[in-house]
Amino acid sequence: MLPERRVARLVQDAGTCLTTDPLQSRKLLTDALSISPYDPDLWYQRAVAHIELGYPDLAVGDAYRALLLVQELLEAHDESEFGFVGLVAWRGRRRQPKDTYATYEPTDSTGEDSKPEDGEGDGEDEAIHELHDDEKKDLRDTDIAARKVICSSLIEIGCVLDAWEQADAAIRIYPEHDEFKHIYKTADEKVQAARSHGASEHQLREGQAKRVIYPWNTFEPDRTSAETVEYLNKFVHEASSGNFEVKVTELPILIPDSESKDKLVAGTSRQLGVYATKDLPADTQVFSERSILTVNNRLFDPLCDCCNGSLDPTNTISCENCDDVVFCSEKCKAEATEKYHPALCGIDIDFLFKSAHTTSHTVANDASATASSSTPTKALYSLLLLRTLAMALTQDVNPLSILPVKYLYGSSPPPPLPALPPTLPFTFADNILSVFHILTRLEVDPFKVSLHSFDIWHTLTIHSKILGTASARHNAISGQPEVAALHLCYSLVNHDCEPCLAWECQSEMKFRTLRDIKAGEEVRDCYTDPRIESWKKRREWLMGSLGGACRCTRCVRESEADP
Ligand SMILES: C[S@@+](CC[C@H](N)C(=O)[O-])C[C@H]1O[C@@H](n2cnc3c(N)ncnc32)[C@H](O)[C@@H]1O
Repeated sequence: MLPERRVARLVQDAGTCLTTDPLQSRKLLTDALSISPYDPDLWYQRAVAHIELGYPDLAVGDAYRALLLVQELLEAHDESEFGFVGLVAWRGRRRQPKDTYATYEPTDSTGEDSKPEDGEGDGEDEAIHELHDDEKKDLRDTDIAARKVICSSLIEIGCVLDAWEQADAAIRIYPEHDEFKHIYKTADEKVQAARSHGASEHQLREGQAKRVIYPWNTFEPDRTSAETVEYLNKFVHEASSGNFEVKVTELPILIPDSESKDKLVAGTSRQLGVYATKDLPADTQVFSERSILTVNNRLFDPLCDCCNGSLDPTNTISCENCDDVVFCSEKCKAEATEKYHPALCGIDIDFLFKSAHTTSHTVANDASATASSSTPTKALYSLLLLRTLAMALTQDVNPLSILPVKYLYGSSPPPPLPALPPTLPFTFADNILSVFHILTRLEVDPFKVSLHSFDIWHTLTIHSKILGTASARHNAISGQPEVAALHLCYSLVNHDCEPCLAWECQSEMKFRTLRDIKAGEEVRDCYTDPRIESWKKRREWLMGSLGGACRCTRCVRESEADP
């Protein structure tokens, strides 16, 4: 079947099952996009399927791509990057007669279908004429529809200030469209209401997406299977010199607001935890793990780009092709060259460092007491995402299948109703705009290539894993986070506000025992600073990494004594 006919048919079938089976509709549209990634209507249609599925965050990502492509197609005659191919594919699909493509399904072997019919399938040889007025109108309609999806989805997620700005911009372009005025009014009311309750600029931009393992995510391992546990134990055994083992454990289900007792869910979720295999005396180093999934914000002393270890200024090793990075040893340089640096070599990523500096100031200021928290600030997350994508590109694998990302905890199955599902902090700037910016810098086609490896659902999945498992080290003088890292074995250790382990991360993540530990006991560290006395403050800080309000023995005890 001709590609444009196949696409037209997939789109029609996707429309037919949109409300009855939105998952299938999404699949059909993804198949259509695999064939025709520069057709803005397909991205818009998939945004609608994502709304039906209850993923407004993914809808924003698709609708945003529809917007970008509309511009590309409108400028196709100016040799835009994707516009020429997009326009040919868009015209080809629209030319398919609806009454035939929906019912006619020739087999590829007859060859009949591969002959272009009059006026179709001319592909890239087709001359690109000026767009006809009706074509311009249709593209404008897609633009309008995509903008509506972006504005209303941002409101639904809770990014009300971004929704307000997007609606404001749309009114300027389409003053005759009353719907944008309506959306603007809704967003404005929400912004004003939140401001009157003292919401900060940041809070007005941060919403909550669903924190889920997407139904189509085939990369996620069965974390609690005997096979996975056995596989992980090889790494844990090595990192802990046989002191620890991974086991399946039951953890209480945590929900965002556990202050009102009637909302507490009695259930537990099956997860992994780390246990002592032998008696371990107090004040002993019992674990050491190296990772190359590390980042530093280049703000303070220069650190090794690969392991984040400190550098001997008289003996640093740099990359021959770019002077942006330095390594502490030939070993680190070789590992960087093999695993991630080629994708980043010579690429200007200063915009991420700038953002890391600005944002880390804000976060550090309102939480100076957490200088020894193990939770990185959001600013370092984009850098971890960048390193993950660079590893995937250099190694030519899907980012969700690289180590340690594949085995990092990101989300649990949703708790039974009426409890709310876990959520993921979401901002338009970090989770959509910055991702497209990163992809562009990495020279990844944000339509064709990103569809199967770097789509918004991939990056949100990575984001949830980073949020759940990343560690951070803070500068001793300023208290600001300067490095962050993802470690496979470290990530398997659960949290307690009265931990039996203390972590320390230089070029390696190390654990020291804080007291005697008995063989068979679960070992836990503290994901925030255990010196924070207020249980409310600790809970607030732990919300992102735990995915809900902490219910460890100390938090429950202190919250009952001083509610
Ligand atoms: C760094 S991972 C820890 C390992 C994880 N249990 C696993 O299966 O890989 C963090 C996640 O573990 C769970 N978790 C850790 N400590 C917990 C605790 N004290 N209570 C409930 N859940 C906890 C939360 O779901 C959190 O998001």
